[in-house]
Amino acid sequence: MITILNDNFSQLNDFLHEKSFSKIFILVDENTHEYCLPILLGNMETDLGFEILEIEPGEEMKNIQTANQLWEILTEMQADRKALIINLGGGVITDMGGFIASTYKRGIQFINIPTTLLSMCDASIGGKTGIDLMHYKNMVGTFAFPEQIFIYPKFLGTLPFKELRSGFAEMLKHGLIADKKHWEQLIQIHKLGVEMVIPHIQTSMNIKQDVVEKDFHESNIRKTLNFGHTIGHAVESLCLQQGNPILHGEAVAMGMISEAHLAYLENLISEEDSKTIIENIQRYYPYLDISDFKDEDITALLLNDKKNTDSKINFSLLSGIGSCVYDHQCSQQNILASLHFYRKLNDA
Ligand SMILES: NC(=O)c1ccc[n+]([C@@H]2O[C@H](COP(=O)([O-])OP(=O)(O)OC[C@H]3O[C@@H](n4cnc5c(N)ncnc54)[C@H](O)[C@@H]3O)[C@@H](O)[C@H]2O)c1
Ligand SMILES: O=C(O)C(=O)C[C@@H](O)[C@H](O)[C@H](O)COP(=O)(O)O
Ligand SMILES: [Zn+2]
Repeated sequence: MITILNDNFSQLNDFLHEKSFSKIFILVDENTHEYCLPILLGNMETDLGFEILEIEPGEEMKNIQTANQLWEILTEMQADRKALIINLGGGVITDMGGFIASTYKRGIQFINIPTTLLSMCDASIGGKTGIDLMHYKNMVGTFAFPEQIFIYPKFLGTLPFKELRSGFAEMLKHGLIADKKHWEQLIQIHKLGVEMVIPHIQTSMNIKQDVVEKDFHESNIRKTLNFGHTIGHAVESLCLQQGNPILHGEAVAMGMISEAHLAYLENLISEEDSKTIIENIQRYYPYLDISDFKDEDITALLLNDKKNTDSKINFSLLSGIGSCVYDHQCSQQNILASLHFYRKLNDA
């Protein structure tokens, strides 16, 4: 269940009173410790003891070493099966915290309190948890629902602009795959800012929630949420491997541009629609230089995408603005042409 918190966090307090947890562990990173934890602790009313688990910020932390440290700390602190983990942070915290909670002692309860735009609209919802393996994104994880998701949009007040823009990419994705009106409202925003995006959070969350309710384990329609991620994840992984990580939403924006062109090459959308999509995404995101990455390196990662079957790359591609197909296999020639197209955008 998703709840928009009021200013005294009464719904969170009701939840904590109604349930009988043994102890609370609050997972934060350095930034959410500084900016969000004081707000949470200032409003949280509970007789239960709590411990703070802190990690460094960033995608580089979303790995087995960090998971191992967290499992060890939970063990040393004798967290039992009635302990609750509160994930207070962005997608790294909700992915990682959900993963350690859903595996520790074969699963303890957790709630998500997302603090980035990306985690409010996307990562905290839907129960995909996980960590990266080597530089491959989200290769190890679980499907595990949080007990509750509590949204407090005012957390966005301290979020850096680049992070806000990163989350906006997933909102654009939600419009593109499922709701043309949402897309059209989002692209009315000329200057991205917290006040401009807050009115659209609920719609974006609902789109994600609706898709997940139809297909939790990603057997069919949930794959549409992966639009832009087949190429986007490959590029994000290569940047991570180089020790030069980019933000997830930046990779998704790049992926959506290439994959919009790919949809046109595969005759799924008109040239006009592909241009509209690409030009609008370009208004928000600076060009991402992928000139260092060879086609073979990108293709090798595409071949390990989680949506693949029988060694075939399955894309989720737009079939219009507001609709998306999945399990679409493209010609190798068109895949390479879509990457070439992206590289050439820098010359235009
Ligand atoms: N499970 C899913 O369905 C899903 C969906 C989308 C993305 N993801 C994953 O989410 C991750 C990206 O999430 P993200 O963009 O939230 O990144 P993030 O968790 O790294 O947070 C971004 C940055 O903002 C800081 N921050 C967070 N909240 C803040 C606040 N209120 N004020 C100031 N600083 C704040 C963090 O410390 C971090 O430096 C990726 O690993 C991606 O793969 C998962
Ligand atoms: O919830 C989903 O399903 C998504 O695909 C949402 C994506 O935005 C998100 O990045 C997700 O973590 C990607 O999942 P993966 O299975 O491709 O790792
Ligand atoms: Zn994503």
